[in-house]
Amino acid sequence: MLSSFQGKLARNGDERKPVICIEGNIASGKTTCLEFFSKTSDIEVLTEPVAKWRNVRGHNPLALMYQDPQRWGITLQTYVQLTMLDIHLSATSAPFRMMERSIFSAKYIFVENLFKSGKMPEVDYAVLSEWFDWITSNVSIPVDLIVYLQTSPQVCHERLKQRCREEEKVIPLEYLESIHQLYEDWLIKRTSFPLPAPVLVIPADHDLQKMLHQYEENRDKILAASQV
Ligand SMILES: Nc1ncnc2c1ncn2[C@@H]1O[C@H](COP(=O)(O)OP(=O)(O)O)[C@@H](O)[C@H]1O
Ligand SMILES: Cc1cn([C@H]2C[C@H](O)[C@@H](COP(=O)(O)O)O2)c(=O)[nH]c1=O
Repeated sequence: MLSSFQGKLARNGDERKPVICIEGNIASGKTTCLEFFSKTSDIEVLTEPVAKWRNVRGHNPLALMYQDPQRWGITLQTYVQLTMLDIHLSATSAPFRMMERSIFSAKYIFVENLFKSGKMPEVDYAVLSEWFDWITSNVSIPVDLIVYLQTSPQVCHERLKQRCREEEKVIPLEYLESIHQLYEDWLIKRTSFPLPAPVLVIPADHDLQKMLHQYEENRDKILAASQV
């Protein structure tokens, strides 16, 4: 249920809890990072709803987008925007909430990539942008900290091949390079789009053991920095 808070629609009745978004390229290790933090009782972890993107009423918009982005990019991205908004607005019980990506990266990274690479018609980009602008102007979507898992596209390509998600078998290294560049422009150079929150960068090319060690080392910093 939504109510009005400071002129924007907001979730009704909930105490405001710190929100941490884990951002990074495809197969950078976001889910693995969330799995690590899910073992902590005071953090509620919300993974990306990829299962929904692979099956909406028997259709697979993720696969369709990779097969024909010109035709199906808007279909997938409209649904991603809706499902991300739904997660941002969902109720929280734990003191902290950690979510995989955000409505912001869906727009600033993936929609932008489709448009910039000439794979999304201008009219589709305009309609998605109108929706995004309306949502972010009228709905309260607080984010308190972005944790950026900074990887090289080559490492992500290796991990992606190892994960072997059927829809993603067509992804070339160049696609991951474009996504990487958009992330760097947004979160490191800060030249493309507004930041919804401060950014903590964690280098994430390392092996799993070192990554888990880094997460443990950064735990207190992450929770402290996200406190509103
Ligand atoms: N530090 C790491 N070193 C090697 N492989 C990793 C590492 N982190 C994750 N992986 C593996 O890489 C693949 C992608 O990781 P995942 O956490 O699913 O990434 P994301 O959620 O960012 O797409 C998975 O097969 C996972 O087991
Ligand atoms: C947010 C978002 C994601 N996608 C695609 C990119 C990947 O193929 C999957 C997500 O997988 P990851 O391992 O969690 O990175 O979904 C997309 O096409 N558009 C989007 O906005």
